Amino acid sequence: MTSGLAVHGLSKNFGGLQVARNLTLSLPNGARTALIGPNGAGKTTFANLLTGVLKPTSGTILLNGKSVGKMSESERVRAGIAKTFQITNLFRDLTVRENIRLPILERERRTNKVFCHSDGIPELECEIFQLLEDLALTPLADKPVRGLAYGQQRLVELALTLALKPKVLILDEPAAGVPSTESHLIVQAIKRLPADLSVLIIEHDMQLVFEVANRIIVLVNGAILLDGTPQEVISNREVRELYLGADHG
Ligand SMILES: Nc1ncnc2c1ncn2[C@@H]1O[C@H](COP(=O)(O)OP(=O)(O)OP(=O)(O)O)[C@@H](O)[C@H]1O
Repeated sequence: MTSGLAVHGLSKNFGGLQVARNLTLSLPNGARTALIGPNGAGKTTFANLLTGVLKPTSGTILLNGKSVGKMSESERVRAGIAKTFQITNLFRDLTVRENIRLPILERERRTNKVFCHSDGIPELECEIFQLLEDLALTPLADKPVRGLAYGQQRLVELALTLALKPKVLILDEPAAGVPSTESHLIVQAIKRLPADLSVLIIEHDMQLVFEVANRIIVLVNGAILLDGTPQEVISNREVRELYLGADHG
């Protein structure tokens, strides 16, 4: 049995347009994999196939050896495949701590406690404390989300997703919109993610990719052009010409 996510022969057509072409790859536990490629290469489509937003035309997806093909989006989240929340899903008037509490209560099916402080559930408060610590959000814990810098809000998104205790975490453009002065917050947070988590990072910011990924998959026209180490990607002429530009490497 393969530990982590295993994708075999995954294809997706939109009418006559083939957006995922016979993709076969594995995302083992502990992997830090970046998925890169030009606009329209099919990266978001691939993420949507993993999370169940889209159904594949053909192919299989196994999580720890078990097919997730028939699972709904929410069943896949419960099974351990999670994509980062979007900032638009944060409750802007609630504090960081209150925002993080919500998915934990949801996960524990204790949403009847949403309007109480869960001081009565010490193990959950402990978990919130730990997430705040892991993401360096403790100093902001009791501030409303609306007052935070954009990069900090993206960390809260990440905390909410981690609260679901995923086995596979999909980060869809974690640095998008984050000013360069705050992007180090995202890099540090990714570096501090649990070691056994399989992380798939879809990102255009190549500096971030090279800082956090130990494997890079290059997708072009829905197919894998190259699946290798950052060094292999930098030194591949076709990748450089297609995507990175001649000045890299
Ligand atoms: N629901 C849809 N119906 C039809 N075509 C779609 C649909 N979703 C995506 N596409 C097409 O599939 C192709 C791949 O899109 P996708 O968003 O997956 O690419 P991407 O690599 O994530 O691009 P970007 O980097 O710009 O976000 C594009 O040509 C897009 O227009």
